[in-house]
Amino acid sequence: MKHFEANFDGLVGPTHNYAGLSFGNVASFSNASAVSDPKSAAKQGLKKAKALADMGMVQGMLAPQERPDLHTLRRIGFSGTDAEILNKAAKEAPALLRACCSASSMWTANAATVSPSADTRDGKLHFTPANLVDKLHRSIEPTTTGNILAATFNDPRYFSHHQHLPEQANFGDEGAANHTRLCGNYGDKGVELFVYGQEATNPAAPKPKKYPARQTIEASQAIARLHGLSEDNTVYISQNPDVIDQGVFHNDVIAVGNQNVLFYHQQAFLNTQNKLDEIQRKFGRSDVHFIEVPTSKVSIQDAVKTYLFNTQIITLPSGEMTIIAPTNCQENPAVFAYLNELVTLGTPITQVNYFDVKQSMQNGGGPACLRLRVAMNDMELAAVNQNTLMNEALFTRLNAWVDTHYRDRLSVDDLADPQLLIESRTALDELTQIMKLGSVYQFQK
Ligand SMILES: N=C(N)NCCC[C@H](NC(=O)CCC(=O)O)C(=O)O
Repeated sequence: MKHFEANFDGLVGPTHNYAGLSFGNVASFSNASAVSDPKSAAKQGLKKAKALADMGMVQGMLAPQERPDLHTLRRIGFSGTDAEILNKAAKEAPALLRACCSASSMWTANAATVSPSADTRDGKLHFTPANLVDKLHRSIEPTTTGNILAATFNDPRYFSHHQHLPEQANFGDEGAANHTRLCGNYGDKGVELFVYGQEATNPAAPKPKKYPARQTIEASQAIARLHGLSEDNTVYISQNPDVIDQGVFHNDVIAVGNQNVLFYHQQAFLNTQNKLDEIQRKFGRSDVHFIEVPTSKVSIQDAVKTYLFNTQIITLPSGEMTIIAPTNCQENPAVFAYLNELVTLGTPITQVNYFDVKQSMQNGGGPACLRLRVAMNDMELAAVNQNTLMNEALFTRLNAWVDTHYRDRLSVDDLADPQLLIESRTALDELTQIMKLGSVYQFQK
């Protein structure tokens, strides 16, 4: 049986816009009210996904969410026809309308936490959608995320889907953005690393002062229980609160792992050496590579600006590892010099491939934010909804679909346009047919 890591990228939705919704995410705040280009955003994402498929990787796509979210607007008291609701919300509560229009589900690293069957007690692949309670616009994602994941991984013999955690700050959960897994071969039992920003029930524990810590240890522990992980294959690591206060709102902005490689910034964690020792002990192999990037080579500010750590480290069919980096890393001399040096250090990483995902980057989402990793075997892959898997035909079809339905210019003022709602629903209805997802959206029920 073959084992590998598949990446499921979020398809950028038709309402992709810059609304400045994420306090603590520097790019989101600094691009607030810029004009977006949803068509280019979707195409940039598709191009990256197709390139990985062309490299021989298993690559899937996850459908976007229904936005504007009329269901939430009704739930919070707006009434009338769809057009009346949009109009009233735009006048009376523009911030709420913006939250209900975000295409933020594109960052599927936040869709869920995934534990592969090699790690779980019952030998199934487990998914728990993230509740994303720290941000209003993201807290309305988990139910539909669960529907989309269930329609994509739709065979209960192999896949176990859990409900998202209770929607309360003690259980703040941001999914795979704060989770990584080290392993030998993908089918071996791995070590799952859960990185958290605060301990909700321990006020004495370190936490950031300026920006929110979006992930709690209580949430991480709950996920490990739900997924049936054992203590000897889980490690909980505290994020360094000082870097959260400098814009590192998720661990995947400062660290990324793949197989026997952990690539992280010197300032990423608290008690770093103890934690590395624990990982080494639980990993049980001597060939683990801890690649620590010192502040003297890359500052936190440069890491946040370029997303050096929001790169994907993938293992190619040849066994070599390559980094999938945003072009922003090429444009920063310190980071570019570091990446050029990295491939000469004798670690498993031997190449870097750059992709332009600037439409997403301007909202704080790099290549790694755009993907959900699912380590699996070929039997599990055969049980996945095959219409979600990237290939020449799906790439052509989705590009044509984007060309038909997406705008190339969207400002925050356009969000109340009833025509945008119609365009978005028409597009998503067609998408559920292309990807054979069934009725995953409220407007289809
Ligand atoms: N690092 C990972 N895994 N994901 C990145 C998520 C970016 C997202 N940005 C936003 O939601 C901005 C939306 C706006 O401002 O319009 C967020 O902060 O949750």
